[in-house]
Amino acid sequence: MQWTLVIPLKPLARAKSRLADAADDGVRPGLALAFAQDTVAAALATPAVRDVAVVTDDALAGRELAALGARIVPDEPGGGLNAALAHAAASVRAARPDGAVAALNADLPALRPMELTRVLDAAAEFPRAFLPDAAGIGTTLLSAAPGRALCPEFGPDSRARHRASGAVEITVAEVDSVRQDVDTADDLRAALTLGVGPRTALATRRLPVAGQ
Ligand SMILES: Nc1nc2c(ncn2[C@@H]2O[C@H](COP(=O)(O)OP(=O)(O)OP(=O)(O)O)[C@@H](O)[C@H]2O)c(=O)[nH]1
Ligand SMILES: C=C(OP(=O)(O)O)C(=O)O
Repeated sequence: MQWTLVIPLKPLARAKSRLADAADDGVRPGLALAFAQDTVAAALATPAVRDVAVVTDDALAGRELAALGARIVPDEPGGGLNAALAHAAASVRAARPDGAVAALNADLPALRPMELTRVLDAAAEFPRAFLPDAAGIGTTLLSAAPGRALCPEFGPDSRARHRASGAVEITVAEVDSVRQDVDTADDLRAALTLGVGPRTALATRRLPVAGQ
């Protein structure tokens, strides 16, 4: 099965507020962009991924991610994360009604194509499926098979909410890089231990959290 991934990204100036103790206001927008660039690059390098649509209103991020090969969908609803994802999924389905779609977080800087392949192969078995984040509370990927609506319920306790919505939890092993989203300094340390992509490595090299 070939997938279209939908990746949401809020304006960089407001992104990653929970990283404030690891990176100051002047640094966080660049970090959020680097995470998104490494996420999009790894997604586009995954054979099961046909294309990537990033839903964002950030002009700089839009230019940089389009340069990597992503399609940019304006965040027209302006109604928060789930509205943005539903809008982008509808735009994808308008172009390809029979396509498989998955929402993927933009903050997976350690993402590895082989591991994303394993998750998408597992997701392909179900009408809707999701992968819990490394903390076990949230979600990093939510999939919808052809003909199924995405019905995203990201946000606080999204693992429980996606399960309650009828999506099947993906339990495949050795997919840490797909689960390791970066919200806090501890998350960033964990991602650096897994091994991050080149833009995040560069953007974090002078941060105390990187141990330098
Ligand atoms: N397009 C779009 N993306 C969003 C919106 N809200 C959040 N996102 C993205 O959804 C993912 C999870 O968002 P959050 O956890 O709310 O925000 P964050 O920037 O990752 O972190 P915090 O500021 O610490 O909450 C990130 O990739 C965000 O950039 C929105 O309103 N529109
Ligand atoms: C929005 C979510 O991600 P984050 O952990 O980045 O808040 C989520 O897990 O549903």
